[in-house]
Amino acid sequence: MVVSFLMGLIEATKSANTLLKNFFRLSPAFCFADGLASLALRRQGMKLGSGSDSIEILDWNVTGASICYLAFESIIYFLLAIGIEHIPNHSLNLSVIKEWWYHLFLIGHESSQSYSQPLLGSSCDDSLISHEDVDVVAERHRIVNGDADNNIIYLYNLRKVYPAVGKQAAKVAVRSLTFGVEEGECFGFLGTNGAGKTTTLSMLTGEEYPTGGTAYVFSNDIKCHPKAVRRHIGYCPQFDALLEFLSVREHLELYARIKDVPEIRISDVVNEKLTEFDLWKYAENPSYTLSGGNKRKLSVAIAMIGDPPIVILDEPSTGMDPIAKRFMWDVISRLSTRQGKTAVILTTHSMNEAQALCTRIGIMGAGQLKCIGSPQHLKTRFGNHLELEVKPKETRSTEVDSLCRIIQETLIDFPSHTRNILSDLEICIGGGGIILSDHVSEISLTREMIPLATRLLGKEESIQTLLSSQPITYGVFGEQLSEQLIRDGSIPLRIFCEWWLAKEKFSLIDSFIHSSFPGATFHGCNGLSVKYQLPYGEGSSLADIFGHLEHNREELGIQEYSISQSTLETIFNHLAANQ
Ligand SMILES: Nc1ncnc2c1ncn2[C@@H]1O[C@H](COP(=O)(O)OP(=O)(O)OP(=O)(O)O)[C@@H](O)[C@H]1O
Repeated sequence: MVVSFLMGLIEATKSANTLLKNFFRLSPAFCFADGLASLALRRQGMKLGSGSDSIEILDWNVTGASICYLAFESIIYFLLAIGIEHIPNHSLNLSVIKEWWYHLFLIGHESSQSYSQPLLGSSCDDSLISHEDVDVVAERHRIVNGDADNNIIYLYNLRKVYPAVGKQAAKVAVRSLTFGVEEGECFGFLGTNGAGKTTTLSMLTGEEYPTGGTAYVFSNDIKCHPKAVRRHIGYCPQFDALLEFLSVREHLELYARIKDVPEIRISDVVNEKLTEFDLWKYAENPSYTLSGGNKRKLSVAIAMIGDPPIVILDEPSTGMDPIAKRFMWDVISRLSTRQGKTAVILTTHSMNEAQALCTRIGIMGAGQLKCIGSPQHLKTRFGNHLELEVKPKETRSTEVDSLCRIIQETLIDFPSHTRNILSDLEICIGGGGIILSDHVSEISLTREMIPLATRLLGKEESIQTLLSSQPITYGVFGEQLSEQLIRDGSIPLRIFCEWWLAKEKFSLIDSFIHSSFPGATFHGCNGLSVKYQLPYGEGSSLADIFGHLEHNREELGIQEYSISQSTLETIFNHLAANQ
């Protein structure tokens, strides 16, 4: 405006300004300011009309042009605003415009293809399907065959490709996703980081536009009727989308109005949510003052306000302490069981949370469903091993005493025993040439004496790990012993004997497990018990395993043992590792 004003005052630029004004006037703000400026100039007698000294206010060169442009623009811009509001912004990208062009002008007849034939309209990648798990294929068939009519959400070959940006190649975030969720179901949508969960949820809520396939929410296509879809969905995004200066109450009131809760009920609904989420204490606090956990609570409360029939929760319990987490679990489980009407889609990285809340789980990997089914079904299908934990009986002190005595006596009587070892021993027991059995607890074995002692016990090779300070197979106790040997240069004889006897028990159990259950793998030892994974499937039954262990229990010196099925976590890790 300033530039145009100055150009209008300078004789040499006047004509250029007149031309440029036609473009400047596309801005309503310019028209308004130019009209006012022209009026002011006219008052000062500085404005000349076309051929007349006393020009009219509405003359084209005073306010006429500005008024005409403003009138015209008010209509155009109004229509444009309505158009933008109704054409989703994704529709304006280059590829979509190209697609329209192609359909309208090149194969016009294909543009008549409508979404009333939803499951025929989108293609899917056959090579992907051939690698899919049988449950995932069964779910795909259920949707395609129309057996999912009672499902309030179903996805069909949903696909999202993020376009290449600069040097970054295009990213296929979601590939051919097909599944349905029914009323009253809490569907756990699990997957590793970057598996495509958030992208899928963003497409369901209309934040992202699918590249291929589609999804239906109460029979509304997310591509054609995103607004109708949104009316059915309450969404708690992964990152809290809160307005920092609005209080908790104001947030709830705002979203209650957005979700068309009747004005008369807003106060009750807000109070209900404050109670349900235990947020009364913070009701009047601006959201930026809330802790991370309370922000999550507020985000979930916002998603649930207005009782939407579908609630999508993207990692709702992130950043919550264990008590708040339990509280949130109660709220979510109440929600999905509420008259069996609400469908919940929950993404989480907590297997406990999925196990506690979800009636069905789908695990994603690299944009695809790797498996789908109830938690128990997944455990039965993919839990192809059992976790066995065995705790040997504690070593009795009489056993330790007698071993100490054997070592002590043998070391003294051993013919090749060198003088310097004997003197080591004397130093350890504090002088005196005779080692008395009463002093057993005071004897220490030096590094040189240990191989000698173990040779006498008949298993010299098993001591190598202790001496070579390598990680010890028989657990924490062995590691501590090894450390002590490095630090002090000797180990008390009694401690050595306790370790030796425990090691013997563990190695007896170890060889029994490996010979009885081929394919068993060692999964760690905590010094008191040892864990194994046993293959479990056809040809083996729990009864056989229990029977075999029970039969040999006394002989092996097993105090107690437990057998458990694989957890969801081990299944998840297994599927993630095989991506
Ligand atoms: N706007 C984007 N542009 C390009 N790539 C993206 C975009 N958003 C996500 N991606 C990529 O798409 C893939 C899927 O991302 P998404 O956020 O859906 O994963 P996620 O399963 O939700 O992961 P997380 O558990 O970490 O939240 C990732 O590889 C990610 O890098």
